[in-house]
Amino acid sequence: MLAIITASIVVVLSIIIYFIIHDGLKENFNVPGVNASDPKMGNLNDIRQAGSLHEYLTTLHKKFGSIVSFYWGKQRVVSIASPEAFHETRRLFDRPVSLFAQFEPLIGPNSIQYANGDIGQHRRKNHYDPALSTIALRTQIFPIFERILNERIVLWRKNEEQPIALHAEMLSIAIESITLAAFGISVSRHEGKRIEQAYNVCWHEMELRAQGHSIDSAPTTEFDKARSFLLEKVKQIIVQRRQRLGDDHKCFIDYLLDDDDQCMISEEHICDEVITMLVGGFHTTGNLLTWIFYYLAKHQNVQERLFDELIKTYSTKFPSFEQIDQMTYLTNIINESLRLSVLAPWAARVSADDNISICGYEILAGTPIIQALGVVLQDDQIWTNPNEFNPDRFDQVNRRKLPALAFSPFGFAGKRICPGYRFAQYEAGLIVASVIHRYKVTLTDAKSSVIPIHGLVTAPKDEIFVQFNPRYSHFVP
Ligand code: HEM
Repeated sequence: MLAIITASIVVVLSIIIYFIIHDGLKENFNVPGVNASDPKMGNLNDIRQAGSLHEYLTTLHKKFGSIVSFYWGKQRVVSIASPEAFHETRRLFDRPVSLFAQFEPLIGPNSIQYANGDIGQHRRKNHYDPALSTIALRTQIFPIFERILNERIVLWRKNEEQPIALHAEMLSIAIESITLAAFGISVSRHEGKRIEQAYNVCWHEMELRAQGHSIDSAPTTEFDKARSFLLEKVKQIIVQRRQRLGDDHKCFIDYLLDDDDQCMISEEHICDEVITMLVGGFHTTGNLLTWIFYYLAKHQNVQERLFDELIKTYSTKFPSFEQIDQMTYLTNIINESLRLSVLAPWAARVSADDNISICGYEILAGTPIIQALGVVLQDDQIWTNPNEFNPDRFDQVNRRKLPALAFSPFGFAGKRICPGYRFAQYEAGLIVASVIHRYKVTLTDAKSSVIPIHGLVTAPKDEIFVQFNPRYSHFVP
């Protein structure tokens, strides 16, 4: 009898020890950080209270250093925020799907956002990278930017000196640009506005869910309506493009349709990728342009220095693709706007199969690793007076002093940097140069200051009103 009792105790103890060890193993990285403040939500409520993940991470990293851990729901995650820590994740391609799950109802499960391993790499190589290569940009996409800008200039001329709703205007230029460049389809201003409104409804709801609001409830009716509208638009785009296939230069959607013809991808897959490209391509550049013009309007001295560079470089209607590259001050302004606005505050990676060492800690395979790009972009150990708008920090001499990866607004790891980075840079370069060449941009209320809302992309909280005042002394065709 005693033997049976002893054996039972040993079995029970072994089971308990087994679970302790295994649970212990899961938590077996002594990365400094915080415990979950709620068993189900983890620290999601704290993130919400901080205002955004970016602001939460800023506080955590200030307290704990370059590597911290916290709970995303029930899952323990780590966040890294130094060029050295970034370096240790530079080979990782895979993304932790769970951190982006809240965006799936809009972009769909087949979006590149969720594609890892060989499949993800294949899709980057065959669909995204060729459609957004330098050559595609120079020969096909840049002329599209010129065409859209031409139409806008006519409109601005008609309404000179009227206040312009900057954010709305830039988002609408960005929507027209991505639909024509990536899908070969023109949308009217009115249609562009409806796309933007539907996107806003969906995106707002998903950003809230990403911070733990109504996490288990089904999408709202408003969300469903807006998503159906976008899906309908996307289906129309696909039909229109199929009819015109071969007419034009090859654009992003044609790479997908080619694979479809060989039965390699489904219709749903194409829809998901088109929505991903539409959203990825416009809210980023629309907000970047908004921030650049806002900073230029606030810093008239920078605007005038840029104007000098522009008139020294070209006197034609638009600068050429090559002239955009030559204008270093213009490039510095774009870079500084990307930095100061923390346009895309974070990216994330996972090492699916192997543990990985970061800052001397062993991070278990499968642990989501947030790359706090925005925290590094505002780190006062790297950038002097990080809250100041100062394009000169990107001049040649200063740039050389920056640690590698300190400036990574488009991500950096595993050859999965944002595929649209050149698209964004040339679109911004051309539009900013062309506007400042013709107009002095001022805020209608010079004292106003703008509150940034940091989500997956950083947008201004309220509309910003500006005036485009013609530079009459200077004739531009
Ligand atoms: C100012 C503009 C932009 C910023 C700051 C930005 C930033 C980023 C970042 C940080 C990532 C994640 C990269 C990573 O995981 O390492 C990303 C991914 C992505 N971006 Fe952008 N982006 C911008 C513009 C664009 C544009 C113009 C497009 C399309 C034309 C685009 C399409 C995408 C796509 C499709 C992905 C996912 C790629 C993948 O999963 O492999 N982005 N972007």
